[in-house]
Amino acid sequence: MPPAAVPAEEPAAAAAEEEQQTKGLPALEGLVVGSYCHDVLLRGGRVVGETLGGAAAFVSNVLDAASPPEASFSVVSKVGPDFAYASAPAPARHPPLLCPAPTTSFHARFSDAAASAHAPDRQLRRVNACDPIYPDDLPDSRFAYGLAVGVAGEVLPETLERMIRLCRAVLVDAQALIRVFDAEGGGSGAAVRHIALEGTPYAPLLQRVAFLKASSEEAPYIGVETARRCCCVIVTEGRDGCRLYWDDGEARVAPFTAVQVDPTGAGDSYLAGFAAGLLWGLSATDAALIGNFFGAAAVSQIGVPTYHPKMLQAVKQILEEKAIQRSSPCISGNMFTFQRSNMHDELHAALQEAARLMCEQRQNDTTTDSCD
Ligand SMILES: Nc1ncnc2c1ncn2[C@@H]1O[C@H](COP(=O)(O)OP(=O)(O)OP(=O)(O)O)[C@@H](O)[C@H]1O
Ligand SMILES: O[C@H]1[C@H](O)[C@@H](O)[C@H](O)[C@@H](O)[C@H]1O
Repeated sequence: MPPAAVPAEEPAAAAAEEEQQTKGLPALEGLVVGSYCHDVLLRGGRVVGETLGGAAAFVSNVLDAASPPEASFSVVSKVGPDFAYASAPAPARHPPLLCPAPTTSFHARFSDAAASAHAPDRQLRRVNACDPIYPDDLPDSRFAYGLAVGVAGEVLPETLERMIRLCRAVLVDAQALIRVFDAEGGGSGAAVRHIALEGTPYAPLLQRVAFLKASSEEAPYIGVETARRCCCVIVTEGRDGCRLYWDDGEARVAPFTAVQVDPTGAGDSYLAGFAAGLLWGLSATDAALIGNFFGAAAVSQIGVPTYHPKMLQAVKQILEEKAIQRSSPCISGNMFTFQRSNMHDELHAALQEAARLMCEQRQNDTTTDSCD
């Protein structure tokens, strides 16, 4: 596996200098790029939920909860004047940039048919699209890591390219790269489709990316066998957990039990949990357990989840203990360790206990509505 970011071709002098300055950064500062959105959840033609959405909302929620104390991050997100979550009672905690265009918004239609673990669980339509995020919208700083987490094509290829220059390691959600939107149909929004990553302007950037995450539905569009030669590929498999593929190895990582009420944001929360695991110094396969844990937490609630303080305290304590035993610095170094460590099963068992607290919280919860 190459170092986290190896340029495909010689960048221009200024770009090379930008990239050079990310080497040897002591701080664990992160950059999250992707817009917030409005999510409307529908079942049988009835609105069953209206929530803050967008991968950046789910990601920042997990990073706020689970990053090590010395790690901080900035969010670059765009919304319009209609943004419904700018203030209390449940504001987006990291303020977005305001644009004249309306806030990106999705309608998610859940079917009544029982879904298999890998079948599409909902039909998505993009009803509004805010402005893209341009390279100049990114701060003029250097970051230890970056998360490219667009939902509506807002992370432009040139924006991803600049992220790669500013950040020592970049983690990308495939949904930011392969979504296309069919023509708006009669006011009901544009259907969301996927296209093959190969042939898009994002494809040449893959070899400068550290991790590419795709759901099992998206995986065929990224071409796992080709992509794993460029970067570590993670395929999430819903209630079955996830698999990691790197150039000369792969691993399956077990899930956690959850009572699913809304699958929205599971992949986003997974990726942020995974990044948090790397920040704590875990190997990629061990960090995937933290991803699975926060993916399971996301499906247990409608919208951006709130975490029970006892559960969070338990997770942090586990991570602090395991961090002492960690074998290599991951995001703070140049190389990643992929293989599971000898504490992997122990880590899973300890997190399973924390997941049990989460289920108990859920059972005490009086909410009865479900999108699942
Ligand atoms: N029902 C479930 N039970 C336990 N864990 C789950 C469940 N669904 C999802 N997860 C966890 O969340 C991770 C991501 O889920 P999934 O593969 O469904 O992503 P996704 O399709 O990108 O999600 P979304 O698009 O809804 O955000 C899984 O790898 C798993 O760890
Ligand atoms: O809030 C959700 C969430 O971020 C999902 O990951 C994304 O697939 C949806 O488009 C978005 O509406």
